[in-house]
Amino acid sequence: MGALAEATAGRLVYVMGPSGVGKDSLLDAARRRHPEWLVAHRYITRPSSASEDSVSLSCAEFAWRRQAGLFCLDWQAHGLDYALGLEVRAWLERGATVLVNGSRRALPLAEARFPRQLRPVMVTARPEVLRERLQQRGRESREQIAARLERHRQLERACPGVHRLDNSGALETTLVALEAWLAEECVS
Ligand SMILES: Nc1ncnc2c1ncn2[C@@H]1O[C@H](COP(=O)(O)OP(=O)(O)O)[C@@H](O)[C@H]1O
Ligand SMILES: O=P(O)(O)OC[C@H]1O[C@H](OP(=O)(O)OP(=O)(O)O)[C@H](O)[C@@H]1O
Repeated sequence: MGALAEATAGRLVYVMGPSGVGKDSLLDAARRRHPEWLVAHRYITRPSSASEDSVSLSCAEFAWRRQAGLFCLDWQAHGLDYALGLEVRAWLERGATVLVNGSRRALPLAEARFPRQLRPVMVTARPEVLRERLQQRGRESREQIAARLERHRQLERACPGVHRLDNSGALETTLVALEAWLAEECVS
């Protein structure tokens, strides 16, 4: 039996939060600290960028894979298509802890698809911090940044009751809080 197979059940740590809050940064830091945590890449219909670990697909490629049943979860946002691949189910079946950058709006679908494994968590930051980080990242145009901030205003009260991690401060502090939350869940 491999190390993963010894675990009793996999869990899907579904990391949500407004654009620019630091989800990809947190996942990247988590992966570097924890080789045993599997960060699922997303399939997205936008060019790859240095700030995230995703697989870039054309709209035709995405549509083909979707109808072929190669995704375990997919959603739309910001005029783009996003998906998680079937590999996530295989990893969970082996008992792995899988982390992903998820959508607040797609949370009900994720809960329906992964009723036993889903562990939703919301990353937050103060509004002025969000704006500054989006500008500093430089992936989106000024108009796209405004649209993302507006989407956040609409979704601000989404997902009540979900565990929250404040990333207004240092990323390391947020990572330690994530580690503590997941460790606590293992013993409770
Ligand atoms: N705790 C932090 N302190 C300072 N900068 C951060 C922190 N977390 C993320 N960032 C920066 O903010 C920007 C947006 O982070 P990113 O991880 O791309 O956010 P998201 O995936 O939530 O949209 C990036 O430039 C990143 O380096
Ligand atoms: O429903 P929402 O919670 O608003 O999420 C919408 C989308 O935004 C994020 O992706 P993306 O990488 O495009 O954006 P971000 O990293 O800037 O948040 C997230 O993974 C969702 O796909």
